[in-house]
Amino acid sequence: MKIIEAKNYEEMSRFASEKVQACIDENIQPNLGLATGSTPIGLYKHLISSNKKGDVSFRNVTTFNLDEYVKLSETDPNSYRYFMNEELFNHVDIDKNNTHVPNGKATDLDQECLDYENKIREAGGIDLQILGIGANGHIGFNEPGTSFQSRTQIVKLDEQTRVANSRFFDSMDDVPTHAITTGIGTIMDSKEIILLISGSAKKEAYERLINGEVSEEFPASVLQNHSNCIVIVDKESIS
Ligand SMILES: O=P(O)(O)OC[C@H]1O[C@](O)(CO)[C@@H](O)[C@@H]1O
Repeated sequence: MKIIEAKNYEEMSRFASEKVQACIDENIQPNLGLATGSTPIGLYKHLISSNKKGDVSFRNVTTFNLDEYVKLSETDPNSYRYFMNEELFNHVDIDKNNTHVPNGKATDLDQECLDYENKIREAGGIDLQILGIGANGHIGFNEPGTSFQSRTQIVKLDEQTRVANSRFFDSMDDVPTHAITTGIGTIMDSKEIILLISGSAKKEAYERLINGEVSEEFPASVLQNHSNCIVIVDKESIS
């Protein structure tokens, strides 16, 4: 795991966007794994601006998002499909048919998980996966205790995760209890991974990531076993 210390959120986002653009340049049909949450918003702003300037094109890019809430439709402003449309896809030259987010409204959710996993495999796998981290070490929605071998599946969200994400909902009752997430095994199959860590709320998670043991009790620790993983962390997350 290589660590890059950025002086602030802006620099972290710029470094990440340079890596994404390099991946797009190096691959004829790049497959990007994308994340939601507050952390990658700055990265997406940089990519939009580079696209507008003509420095990068998404015409040949296919994307796969990590996760989606169960029961939220894509028109729900709290769904991750809606988030991705608003924060990136609506503003760049990507073909929306090439953007994939698990369908949290699928009637057969188990089948949706299998289909999503197959779609990634048939596309040739993820070239570059962007990740954020939960305060409890989750990646995607893989909560502590998830098997490192897991593939795309339905998961029950930790109370800590629901509370953290309740800031986007009208009330705690509205925060979904379950989500579809690509598995830790799925994430680890990515050729390259960039983990973004920002803000003082992530200090303990960063500390545990770099100094703690590799354990399913702290899902992000698995990244220590990946041969091509870069952590870009801003000053606020460093104790
Ligand atoms: O960037 P944030 O908003 O702190 O979220 C961290 C992580 O939590 C999730 O949003 C899921 O709760 C992940 O997708 C994300 O990586």
